Amino acid sequence: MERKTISRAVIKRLPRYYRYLGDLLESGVERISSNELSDKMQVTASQIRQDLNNFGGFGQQGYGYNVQHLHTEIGKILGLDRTYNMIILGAGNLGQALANYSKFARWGFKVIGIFDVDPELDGTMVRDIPIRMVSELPRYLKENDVQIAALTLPRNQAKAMAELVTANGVKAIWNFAHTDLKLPEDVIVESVHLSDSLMQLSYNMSNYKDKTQKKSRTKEK
Ligand SMILES: NC(=O)c1ccc[n+]([C@@H]2O[C@H](COP(=O)([O-])OP(=O)(O)OC[C@H]3O[C@@H](n4cnc5c(N)ncnc54)[C@H](O)[C@@H]3O)[C@@H](O)[C@H]2O)c1
Repeated sequence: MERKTISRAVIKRLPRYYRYLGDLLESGVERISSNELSDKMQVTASQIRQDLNNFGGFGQQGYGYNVQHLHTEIGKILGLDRTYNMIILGAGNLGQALANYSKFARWGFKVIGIFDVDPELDGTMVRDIPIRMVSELPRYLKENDVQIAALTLPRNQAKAMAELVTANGVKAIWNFAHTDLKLPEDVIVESVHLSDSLMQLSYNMSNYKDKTQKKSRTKEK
């Protein structure tokens, strides 16, 4: 099937569809209508139909969606039909928390190495992975097929470390350091800022307060 260009907004919603469908599969649900999916996900049924039509629909009139099929197809679109080897650079609070989260492997993201510069951490095990020193990194990258490097190190180290791993063949950076990275065009960078989500939460809270205040003022009149 020839694929048309999909908007970034649709792509951003796909992981959520994927998660919900995965949960449905786990609870033994084999098919679902767009209305049922809409109730569960709090997204309009027409939005769901529109989103999924981008990929040829996957739905059948009067039947709804085959959950397994839809889950597999969205997984393919998201590139989850393969596995990725990932290393973590910076074995502090965040780096170790990521390494300890076993579910990434279920989605195909396998943490195979963790690196730091602190000699006190050398050889410490995080799950079944030993923390190695950054000095071993170039050799490690020659001997292991690594697709993704997660940066959980101080921001002033991010650029140099990103350049080091990309010069050694890594083509994707999952960047948690609060800095924008300019890397060669063929390197994919995805930056994560938990604080953005927290600010969104605070915006929604203040907005909600404004709304309820407005409502009570109208009632008083
Ligand atoms: N994006 C987000 O949402 C988010 C959330 C929390 C923290 N952070 C950022 O993530 C980073 C890590 O946070 P943390 O709380 O785990 O800090 P931390 O101090 O606990 O850990 C940082 C680790 O990086 C190591 N390190 C320093 N230079 C290095 C290098 N060149 N190569 C490899 N390792 C190196 C340090 O020795 C330390 O172990 C910080 O930059 C922080 O601002 C981002």
